[in-house]
This record gives sequence, structure tokens and C-alpha cells, in this order.
Amino acid sequence: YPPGPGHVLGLPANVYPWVLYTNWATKHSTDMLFFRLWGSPKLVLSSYAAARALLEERGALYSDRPFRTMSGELVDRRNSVFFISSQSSRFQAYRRLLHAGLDRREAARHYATQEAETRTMLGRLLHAPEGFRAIIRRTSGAVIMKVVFGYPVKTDDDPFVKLADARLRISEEAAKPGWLVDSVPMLKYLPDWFPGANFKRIAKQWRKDVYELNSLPFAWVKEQIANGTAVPSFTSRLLQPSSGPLPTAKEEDIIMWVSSALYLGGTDTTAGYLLNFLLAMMLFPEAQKKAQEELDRVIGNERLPCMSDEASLPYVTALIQEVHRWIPIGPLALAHKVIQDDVYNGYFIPKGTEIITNRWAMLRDPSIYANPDEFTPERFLEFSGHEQELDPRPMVFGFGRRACPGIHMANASIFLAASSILATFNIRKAKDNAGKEIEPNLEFLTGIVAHPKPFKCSITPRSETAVALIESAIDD
Ligand code: HEM
Repeated sequence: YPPGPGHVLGLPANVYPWVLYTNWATKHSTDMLFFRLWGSPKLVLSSYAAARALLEERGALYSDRPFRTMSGELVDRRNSVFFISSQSSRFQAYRRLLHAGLDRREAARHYATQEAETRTMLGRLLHAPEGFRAIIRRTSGAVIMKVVFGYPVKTDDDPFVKLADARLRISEEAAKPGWLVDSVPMLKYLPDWFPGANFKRIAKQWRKDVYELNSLPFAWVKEQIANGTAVPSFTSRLLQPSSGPLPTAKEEDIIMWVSSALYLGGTDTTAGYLLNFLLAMMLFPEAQKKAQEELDRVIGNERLPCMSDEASLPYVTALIQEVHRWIPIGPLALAHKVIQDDVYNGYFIPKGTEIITNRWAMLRDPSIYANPDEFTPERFLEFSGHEQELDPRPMVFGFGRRACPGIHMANASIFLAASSILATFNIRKAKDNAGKEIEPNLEFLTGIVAHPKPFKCSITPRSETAVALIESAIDD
């Protein structure tokens, strides 16, 4: 077996798992760390080379997902895009639809929606900057709702957004480590009324909720199609292909699962990234200033950035990359599973081992990134005497057959939001009543998406011209 701490009966709660794994990997001098947690084998990959070698070059073996009794079986999420087995024919069908609907060319169709939602976001930040967390999240959710279902989110208490958020929380809770039944699957046979079988009652309710929440936006699109009022969207295009037959009932079920995965995959991740971006801008004002200078020089102050500006804004692009590297929003993201015994670099990896990719460690690898603890967007620029460092996005968005299908959409949402905020606002540390700057704590949740915990931030317009620009953009 690869080196590691052997049998482990629990992970300490007072250290982030990605930091713990990095420390263990350093202690055992390995980028392939092996251990058993309650008997179940885990392999943590902490180098880009090892992740590529296993998850990409041997992708046929390493693209499955670990099966958890609570979320997979009891809540019945086994057909979910995130947890579907790579050995199932559904997996191929899901990936085909995801690629066809979200590849680079298709993603470009949605720029106008993303630009419009970004402008709405700027307007809301202008009028209620203290609500930035909710504003950013609503923007990410609204983009997905429009692109995937053609559904316009108009208010903060939109019923579909509430449903989608509830489903997101359930999926997250059900997939969290710590359910005893995941370690002792026999417990699933306990009768519902049995003391200690509360998890079964919870699972039953969640199963019902998730099913309803999956099907409602989908049913809404079908109704719009039937009424002749459907706005073209990811789902409507699949339900009404421009050529060929209409989907069968089974194909419709596949489309429903794929559409419903996109809110889950795209909302918290994009919003979480933008919160990390605000944190970075507060902590590294020099980088913020350089990006603003570039925006002023290239775009001027009479219009807002749009997607076609991306190639002319190398510093802004580098800054976006550096935020991804500095604090990856999914430091461990979703685990993979190997489907048969394998040997790599002389080490035995048993069938069923859960494969955890420690992106946090990879993105701090000093053999790839000079002074990795420093926030330095310049590392991604090419200038004389300096070689550009590796773009972190291939690591951040995952590997091989399970790599994030939403990467192009995410890149566009992030570029538009980050560049538009920089063009129009200054991001500073908030001040307390005594006028003293409040230092933001760099503290994160430990879910699949590692959101920063709530923090204060001052977001003020850069100038009167910026205010006028935002107001006229909203009027358009
Ligand atoms: C900052 C934004 C985002 C980040 C960092 C991110 C990252 C990831 C990562 C790391 C994975 C797992 C890859 C693996 O298992 O190797 C993933 C999967 C996935 N992402 Fe994203 N993602 C983002 C945005 C999006 C968006 C906007 C969408 C949809 C429009 C999306 C949809 C999905 C889906 C459906 C999967 C599951 C793929 C599968 O299991 O086969 N993501 N994402």
C-alpha cells in the first residue's frame, strides 16, 4: 500500500481536512497517502502529476464515485449526476448531454444572460452593499435558472430558488460524512420506529422532498412548451430537439436529472468563488489597484466589461486565476472511486478505494508555484525573465471523465462579475464604530464547497461616473 497513517477511527474536527491531509502527506513524504477510515480505504492525491496519472490517464478505472447508503440508497440520490456510477449506461448519457449543452460554443450562447444578471447585481450592490453575500448568491442562482430552465428570477424570495436551495441543502446534508449507516450499512434494515433509526425517518422525508424539487422546474418547462411560451433553454432544447424524434419517457427522466444537477453544481461554487474574490480584494489592495488600472486603460469608464474584453485584460485574468489558486472553493471537492485493484508506481491500490484529490495541496506545491503562500497574480503573466506558472483551473475544475462540465459557464460568470465589480467599486475592509478596520477571519466551512464564513466588507462606488454607468446599465 502507499504510505500513510494506517487505520484511523476518526478525523480531528479542529483542523481543515485538506490541511490535515497535506500535513500527513508531508509527514509520510508522499503525494499518494493511504489510510483506512473505519476500515474503508482512502487514497489522497496531493500532486497534479499523481492526479493526472490516475484520474486522467487511467480514467476508465478511476471515475466512479463512492457509494453512500444514506444519500445513495435511503435518500435515493444514486441517479444524481454527481453520484451516478461511471459503470452505468446513464453516466454516458448524462455526460453526453452535459457536454452538448455546456461546451465552449454553447456556453457562449449564455453570455447575454450572464451580462444582464451581472448588471442587476451591480445595481443591487450599489443600493444595498451590506447584503453582498445574498446578492452574489442570487446572481449565481438566477444565471443558472435562466440558462437551464429559461426561468427568470425576479425577487429575493423566488419560489423556485427557495425549492432549489432546499434541495441543495438536503443533498449536502445527506452526503456529509458522519452518518453511522454509511459505515454500518446493515443499519438500513432497522424498522423506522426503532430507537436510533431517526436517520431512516429523515431519509424518507428527504427522498420525497428531493423528488418533488427535482421535478417541479422541469414540469414548469414542459408546461411552457405546451403553452407555446417556452424561452429557449438547456432543458427546452433537449425536450424539443431541432431535428430527430422527441425524447422517450426514459430520456426525459435523464434530462430531468441532468437539468436539476446544474443548479446544484453551479450556484454555490460560483457564488463561493466570488466571496473568496472579495476577501482577496480586501486583503490585497495592490492587486485590486493594478486590475482597476488595467480596466480603466483598456475599457475606459463609459461602458462595463463584456466577454469579448477578456483576452485584452491579462492582469484581471491572472488575478482571477490567483484567487482560484489561493483558496480553491472545492479544496477536496468530490471523491472518485477505483473500480478494480490497480498498481501504480509500485503501490497497490485496492478496488473500491475512495480517491480524494487534495487541490489545496496541489495549488500550494512549491515545485509548481513559487512562494505558494503569497498572493501574486503576476505569476500567471509572461514577461521577460519570468515564465508563466501553471493555470490552476484544470486542477480546480477536476479531472478526467468527471471533470466539471460547467467550467466554461463558470469562467464567464466569474470573469463578468469580477471585472464589473472591479471596474465600478472599491472593495475595502469594513470599519467598526470606532473607525478601525475589521480584519476578516479566513475561516471556511468544510462541505464539498468550502464557503468562507460570514465576513464584513465595504463595497463603495469608485466614482460618480461609476454610479451613473451602473444606473444606465440597469435601465438598458
Ligand atoms: C467556480 C465554479 C465551479 C467550480 C470550482 C467547480 C468545480 C467542480 C469540481 C471540482 C467537480 C468535480 C470534478 C471531479 O470529480 O473530478 C465538479 C463537478 C460538477 N460540476 Fe462544477 N464547478 C463550478 C461550477 C459549475 C457550474 C457553473 C456548473 C453548471 C452549470 C457545474 C456543474 C457540475 C456538475 C454537473 C458536476 C458533476 C460532474 C460528474 O460528477 O460527472 N459546475 N465541479
